[in-house]
Amino acid sequence: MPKLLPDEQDSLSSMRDLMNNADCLIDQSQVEQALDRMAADITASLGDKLPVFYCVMNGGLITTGHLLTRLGFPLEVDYLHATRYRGDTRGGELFWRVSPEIPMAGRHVVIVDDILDEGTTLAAILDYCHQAGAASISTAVLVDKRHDRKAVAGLKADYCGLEVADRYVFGFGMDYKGYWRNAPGIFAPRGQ
Ligand SMILES: O=P(O)(O)OC[C@H]1O[C@H](OP(=O)(O)OP(=O)(O)O)[C@H](O)[C@@H]1O
Ligand code: HPA
Repeated sequence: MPKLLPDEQDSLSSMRDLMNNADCLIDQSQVEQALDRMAADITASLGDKLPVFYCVMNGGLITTGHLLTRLGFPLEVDYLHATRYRGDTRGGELFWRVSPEIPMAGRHVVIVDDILDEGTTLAAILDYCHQAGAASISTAVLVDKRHDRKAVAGLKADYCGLEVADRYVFGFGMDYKGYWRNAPGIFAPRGQ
């Protein structure tokens, strides 16, 4: 097998170190229970509405997949990609990479993402959904970060699995500099 380039080897070592030294804030079974609760609430509200679920890529990928397999009613799935962290641990300007394909007009829309942090991303997506003429708009996030820096005061998701402390977190879709979206729980670098 070809060897890694030196900078790839550095990334491999530093990402292994990161995980070896991370604090597990929420373990996999707590995440699974939170997803069960979200699925039950979503089913009760939207189970007879033929909703369209829009995954916010990339972070929303894992939450969307786990949530959708818990929903036993007819629904459609699409995605959009709006990003503002782009491999960094601090957010910048929001950049729309991909707009959704399934028209939102007249539909019951559910936006699914991994995290509501400052809320700039969710607020912009909500504006988009309103302008697109959705019949109703619901938001579902796996975690809401606890702090008072929300872009819109009091911004909350309609369905929220868990709250996390005000630390940069990774796992279950959330990345640390592009890595560890695959971690099966929610982690934070130790000391940060
Ligand atoms: O509430 P906010 O402070 O706006 O942050 C939340 C957003 O940030 C992350 O996406 P990111 O911009 O990292 O894009 P990515 O998922 O493609 O990595 C995350 O997946 C949310 O979409
Ligand atoms: O804490 C975070 N972790 C990963 N991605 C994020 N996007 C916003 N906040 C975060």
